[in-house]
Amino acid sequence: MNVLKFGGTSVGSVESIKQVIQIIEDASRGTESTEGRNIAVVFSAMGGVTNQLIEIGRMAANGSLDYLDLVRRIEDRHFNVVKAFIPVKEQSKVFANIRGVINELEDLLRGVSLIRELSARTHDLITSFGERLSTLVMSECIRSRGLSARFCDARNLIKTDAQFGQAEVNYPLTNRLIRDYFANSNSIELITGFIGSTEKGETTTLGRGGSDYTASIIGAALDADLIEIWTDVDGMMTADPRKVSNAFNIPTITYAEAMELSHFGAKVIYPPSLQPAFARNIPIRVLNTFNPAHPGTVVSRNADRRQYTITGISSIDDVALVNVQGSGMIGVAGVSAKLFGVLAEHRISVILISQASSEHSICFAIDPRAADRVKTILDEEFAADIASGHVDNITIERDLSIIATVGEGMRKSSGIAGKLFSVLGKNGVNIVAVAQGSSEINISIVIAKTNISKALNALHNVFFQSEARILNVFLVGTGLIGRTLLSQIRSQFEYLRNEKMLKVCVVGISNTKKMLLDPKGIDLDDWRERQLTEGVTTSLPAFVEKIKSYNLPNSVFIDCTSDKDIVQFYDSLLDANVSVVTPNKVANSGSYAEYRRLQRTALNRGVKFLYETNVGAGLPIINTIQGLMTAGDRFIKIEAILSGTLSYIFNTFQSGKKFVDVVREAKEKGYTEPDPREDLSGQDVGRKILILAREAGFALEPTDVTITNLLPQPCLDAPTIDAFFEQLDANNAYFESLLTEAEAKGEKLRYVATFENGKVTIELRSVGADHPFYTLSGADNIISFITERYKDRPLVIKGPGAGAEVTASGVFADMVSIGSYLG
Ligand SMILES: NC(=O)C1=CN([C@@H]2O[C@H](COP(=O)(O)OP(=O)(O)OC[C@H]3O[C@@H](n4cnc5c(N)ncnc54)[C@H](OP(=O)(O)O)[C@@H]3O)[C@@H](O)[C@H]2O)C=CC1
Ligand SMILES: N[C@@H](CC=O)C(=O)O
Ligand code: NA
Repeated sequence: MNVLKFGGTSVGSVESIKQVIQIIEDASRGTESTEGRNIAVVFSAMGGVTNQLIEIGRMAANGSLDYLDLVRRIEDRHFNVVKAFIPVKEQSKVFANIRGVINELEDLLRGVSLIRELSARTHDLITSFGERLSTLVMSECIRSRGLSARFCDARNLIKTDAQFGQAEVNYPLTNRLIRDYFANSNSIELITGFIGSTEKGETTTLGRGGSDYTASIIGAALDADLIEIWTDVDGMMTADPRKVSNAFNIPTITYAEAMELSHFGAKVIYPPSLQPAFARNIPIRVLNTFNPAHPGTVVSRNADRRQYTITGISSIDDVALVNVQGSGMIGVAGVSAKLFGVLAEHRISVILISQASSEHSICFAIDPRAADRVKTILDEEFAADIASGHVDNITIERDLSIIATVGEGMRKSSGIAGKLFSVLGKNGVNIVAVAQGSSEINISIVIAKTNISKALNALHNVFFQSEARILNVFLVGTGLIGRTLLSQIRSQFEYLRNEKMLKVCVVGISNTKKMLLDPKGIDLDDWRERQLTEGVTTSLPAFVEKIKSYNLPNSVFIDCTSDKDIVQFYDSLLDANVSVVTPNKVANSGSYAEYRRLQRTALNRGVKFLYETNVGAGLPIINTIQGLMTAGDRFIKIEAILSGTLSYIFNTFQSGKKFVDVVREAKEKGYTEPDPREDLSGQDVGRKILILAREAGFALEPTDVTITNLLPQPCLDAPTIDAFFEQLDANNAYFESLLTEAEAKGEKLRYVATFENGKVTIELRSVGADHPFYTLSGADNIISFITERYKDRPLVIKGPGAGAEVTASGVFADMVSIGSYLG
């Protein structure tokens, strides 16, 4: 015997009822793969009808006749189902049956409106009409399909006490009645959910999850093989799919897990009402009426072996936390008895409790709607303790949420709490309270409500690791480096997702003109068109505000500009747990205090501030210094060629070539700064060597850097970049003289930065063939470190130090390393 139960949405419309009838037919006749079997089917009221009946009762009790209209609407809905499924010539008989039930309801309501009183007993009787009508209509529809089916009013089977609204079942009597009724059943049994009756015959209802409860009571009494709960989702999910788009179906789950998950918000089934079935070890399958081929979720005593340590994550969006604390509570027995005793007396349900072992405070979560009442109750109960100073004032914190990670796999398995706290910490989610039952299958945390979506997504991402970790990227600057980075992300997307389990989701893109933001992610095939058509006028403060208000997990801000103003946002972004990656040197080459501040904020927040491409583009220079420093090495001297542009110029500039043309080539090849004067004036190199010295542990200020400028004054003074190029042309003789002088000595021009004895110098030198810097080619950089450990022979890094591809790939590597760190 199988018991099937269909919820309100399943019997809510003509379309859905078509599905339900098909499912019932298949179940009773058997499909190709299964044999037909006896079935009992329990129905809820048509979706929305129970609420309408409650409203109708209230209206009648208030003396308003508006209820008549609502009654008509309920009647019409049931009539419409009849019209859709039952042949015309049979309809009038069924209409009459429905009318009969509706008449009974109307008589009852007339009585209520006369006496203007709605008792709990009458309320139950009124709401019982929902299931009685839906089941009546469903029976007629099923019979008209030629199936043998019997309507059963559950009030004849389920016997309860007289606690109206939430009646207690008299199991011995109920079980006997059910078994007797089914003993001579030879057709499909169609049963009203939710309702029962007292021994005196008064109608009662079974409370929350009522129709599930009916199915469970019947299944347990008959020792059913399976109970199928047909609803409108594909079984239970690892998280609420409205909040976590990557949530997926849980194929099997234990009763205990289902209980914990549903307590914390997963509303698919209400396990307490399935207790009778659990007790008899009857499996329950949760299925989707609208997608019947999906296997759904089986709830049973033992779940299948799992790939993941946790089974699901659920949440309660809105809770209030009550805190009772005081020195007088330490070591005093009975405080909690008094506290929870008085709460129980007032029927206040406590969702979560946490008490530190110091016994100095107890906090517990409740429904925020009860918060004011709880405060009054406790102030009164503890008045004497508060007056004597044993208990401090009782405080209530609002706007909080609870997240619960649930799973049998968590039991006796270490590292789960560590992972949970670590991922929330890195994402800046503050944990207000924690509770873990000793069953170890649920860790619950209380957090600010504003962080609920971020926390759920971050946790889901880290605990269900077969899916790629998501990195949410916000990019400013779509010039040479920015757009090259986007195309690298696009071409590496699949590789990162499949091989590195990292899903890079570009959420924001901005240049000086337009900014485009889409929390669902921007497709990198047509980002440029979308930016133009859908983007809005750029405002950096607004862009940064969006990043913060989206509050997405694993957020990274990438600055691919050379803008000076943008860096003012870094600190507040890091402080909001957004990592920052940048090739822009401005932030790290300003005041030393600012440089340190960014480092500290990142460290305090557990996020990353990465800028490998500040020096030598993609060459591993900053990482190398940081590695040496971490390992305790000490820097003595740094000597380097740090400008790809100048390197290229001096490697390419020869007699017969004009200097201005070589500079133009460098710009076209993507080596120069947006304004090439930054390179030729030595400013760019100045910034780089300053950053290297700082990384090497020296607290240098920009004023400690002495730069020998290469450019004649008119070049520097030129009002535009074009005018600057004209001036370069006009000063060709000066540059040729530099070249001729070096060539005459058989030497090459090199722009060398040196850091030694706390001082930085940058100058144009001509070096001979014996010098290690002589043999550079292209836009190569070379950096030579002399340290305590690399004293006799320096550590040298050499290679292309400018260009779009190498720079963007350095930014890319920083970005990916954040993905690995956050995961
Ligand atoms: N080229 C190289 O080899 C290397 C470059 N770098 C650094 O990379 C950075 C980018 O260089 P590159 O791509 O060549 O520069 P580009 O001039 O090509 O691009 C700069 C981009 O930044 C945008 N931008 C500038 N200011 C703002 C602002 N306030 N708000 C929004 N967007 C802004 C520009 O917008 P718009 O398009 O509207 O003008 C443009 O898209 C620089 O800091 C440079 O020092 C570092 C290492 C090597
Ligand atoms: N303009 C720079 C690019 C890298 O920072 C250079 O030429 O080195
Ligand atoms: Na680098």
